[in-house]
Amino acid sequence: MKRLAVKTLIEKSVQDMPQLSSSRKKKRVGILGGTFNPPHLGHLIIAEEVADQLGLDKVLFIPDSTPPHVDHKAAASAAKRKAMVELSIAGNPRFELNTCELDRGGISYTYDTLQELRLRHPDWEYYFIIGGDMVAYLPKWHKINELVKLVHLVGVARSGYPKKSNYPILWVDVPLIEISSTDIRWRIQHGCSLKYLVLDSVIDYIRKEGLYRV
Ligand SMILES: Nc1ncnc2c1ncn2[C@@H]1O[C@H](COP(=O)(O)OP(=O)(O)OP(=O)(O)O)[C@@H](O)[C@H]1O
Ligand SMILES: O=C(O)c1ccc[n+]([C@@H]2O[C@H](COP(=O)([O-])O)[C@@H](O)[C@H]2O)c1
Repeated sequence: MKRLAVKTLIEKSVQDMPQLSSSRKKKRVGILGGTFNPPHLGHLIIAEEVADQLGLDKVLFIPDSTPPHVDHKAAASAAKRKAMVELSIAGNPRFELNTCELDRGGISYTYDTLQELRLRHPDWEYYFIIGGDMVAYLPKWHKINELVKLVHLVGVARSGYPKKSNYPILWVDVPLIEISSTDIRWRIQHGCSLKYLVLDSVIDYIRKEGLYRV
């Protein structure tokens, strides 16, 4: 979708959700929540592209504590995932680490995170970025019907997943990026290169800490 079409869509989506203010003075804040196990260039590219196309003031990277509906056993520790996110976003003034889910602990429901953020920053307008693989699970999300009143859901296509949902999703056109944390972990276990898939600083960190070797 071209930039102008996205702009029109977003203004319409704001009008359709009166509970979200349409004031242009509000800060537009993107959120990329994830396990980041590990963070890869796919995360950075989609966050930058969405920020650019939607004119976001910043994007919060929010590593989860315990992700809902996912087997977390193979995950690096919270401290290490946080450290890798910090390395990944370093140098991008629009990107910010937010540790509210790690600080809260327990299962990281997005609804709870949005309630917390809105309490702290009632004047921000929130855009929650999700990859196409997550969209099919939205009906199972905690308090999803209330959540969609608090945020704009921004969808980014992921290969093999349809761009379809009964929920209001603003699809942003980003080049399909076939990088996943699952593939990165597989590569580490099979001695394959991570170059151009993960930032060099994160590759160094993974090596230094001996992460994801079985
Ligand atoms: N290459 C990608 N293209 C589009 N969206 C992505 C991509 N990689 C991750 N995302 C999205 O970023 C968010 C956080 O992703 P997450 O940290 O779970 O990474 P992942 O690569 O999906 O991990 P895993 O392979 O372990 O499931 C999710 O909404 C996910 O759909
Ligand atoms: O709130 C929920 O019920 C919910 C269910 C599944 C995923 N999420 C959030 O969606 C984001 C991406 O999830 P994941 O599993 O791909 O890392 C992350 O921030 C999760 O907390 C949230």
